[in-house]
Amino acid sequence: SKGHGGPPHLPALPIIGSLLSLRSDSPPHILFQSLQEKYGPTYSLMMGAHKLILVNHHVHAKEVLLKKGKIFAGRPRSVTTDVLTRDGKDIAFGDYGPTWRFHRKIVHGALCMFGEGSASIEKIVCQESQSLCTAVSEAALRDLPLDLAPELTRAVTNVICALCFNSSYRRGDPEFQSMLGYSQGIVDTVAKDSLVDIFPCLQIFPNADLRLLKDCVAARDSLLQKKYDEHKADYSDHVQRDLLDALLRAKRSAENHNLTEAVGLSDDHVLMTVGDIFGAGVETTTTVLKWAVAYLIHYPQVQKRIQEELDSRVGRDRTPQIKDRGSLPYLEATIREVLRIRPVAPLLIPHVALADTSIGNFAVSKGDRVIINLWSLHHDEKEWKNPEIFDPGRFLDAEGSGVALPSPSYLPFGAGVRVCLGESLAKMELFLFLSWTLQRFTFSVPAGRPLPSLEGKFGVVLQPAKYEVHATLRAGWDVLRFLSVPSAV
Ligand code: HEM
Repeated sequence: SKGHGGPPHLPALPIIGSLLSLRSDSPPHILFQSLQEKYGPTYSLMMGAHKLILVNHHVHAKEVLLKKGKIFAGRPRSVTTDVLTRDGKDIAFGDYGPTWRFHRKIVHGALCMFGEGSASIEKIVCQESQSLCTAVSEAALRDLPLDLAPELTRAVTNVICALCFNSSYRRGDPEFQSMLGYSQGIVDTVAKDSLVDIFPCLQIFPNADLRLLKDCVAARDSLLQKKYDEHKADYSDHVQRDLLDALLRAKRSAENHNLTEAVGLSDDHVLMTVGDIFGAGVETTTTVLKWAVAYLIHYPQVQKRIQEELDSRVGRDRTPQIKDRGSLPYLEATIREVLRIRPVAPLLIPHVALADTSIGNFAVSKGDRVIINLWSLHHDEKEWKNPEIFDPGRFLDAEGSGVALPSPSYLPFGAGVRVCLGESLAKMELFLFLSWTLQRFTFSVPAGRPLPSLEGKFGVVLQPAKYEVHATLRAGWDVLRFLSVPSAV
């Protein structure tokens, strides 16, 4: 049925909304994809008191994100996100407005600042790649199965730490271990389909999840506060070491002009912006790397072709650099294919209509929430031949010598005003971490173990199940050579 010119909608009951129609064993992105058969690519449902519009086709997705990006630039508020972001004082869940714009600009500036000079992001990522390779080589030389996840998390976390605090962690550092603990707690609890978010009144009966979330957020905040206090103590107007310095500089300048509240530069805002970069930058990139290795183990011929490309274009006398990207199209195509087949944010972050508007011919009311089902876009059979088959070749041009975009139904980082702020950093990390490790190692499944599951567990991000790898040093990469090849950056 269509109500008041809006999209077709699922049945809904007072208070519980459409919950009865959403009972399913499938994760939300797959359930929402399958509901298209009955309701069409754009339809709506009720989640408690909130109307949700589900968009499963790229034409309507681009209308929401690009053509009407500013109208759909709102974010929903919930009990969980309010706990996480001190009532939306961050970027990802902050209201669309001057404060959000200002903080995006400062983060963007800090990312650009690292583009050049001795502390360039590329240099930081290469240092972490070297450290990752050392950890993998230890397991390879002892012929032991390895859980890559903690090593990948440390590498990615250290890049974000360098960007935010100008610091990094060694393996086993207690502060890093506690960071891992609370991050996992936040990911687990935010991910749970917490009833608190559907029925906010339940917060007066705090449930165990909400308590755990609050404990983890308190641990995160005390670490952020410590770093913030250290930065305040040795801050200088003349040196900008990292994102915290950039935020402090903006804050001091706003204070001098009595503008702190006007531009949203309270201590809470500064801390939540930094917290956001950790929240959005670590789990996402690490998860893509885990998916990439899982697929390379399933498809050894793809891994071999990447290694042949690396051998012929980079060789073994130097390490890969960002400028090699253009000459390694098959690796680039593989990264694109991983981001297509297992999008880490299959439902993006929900958007909210800030005014009465429309999607296609359907009326949309101010306050309606819009979910872009990226999973549907990336698995649309009209756009992608055999979408469940992992085939990096689909992203190569006709000659096979360059990368191409074969369909407009591809938005792994979103698009428009709310597009991912870390897209270029993430792409650089994916390229360098994968090229460094694949130059030296071949990954396979340890003897007697099953292949990694490719199913994925839906949560804050779509994660692969835990798996171990068997890493082998490639021919010609004996230990001496391994240690002696200098980083080219
Ligand atoms: C491969 C890794 C990554 C993927 C696939 C990814 C993807 C996304 C997606 C799909 C969104 C939501 C867009 C929307 O709601 O329309 C997003 C938002 C965001 N991402 Fe990423 N991201 C990645 C890495 C990063 C990194 C490294 C950072 C930080 C440096 C970052 C910072 C953010 C922020 C701050 C937002 C919120 C933007 C806003 O609401 O204005 N992301 N990302």
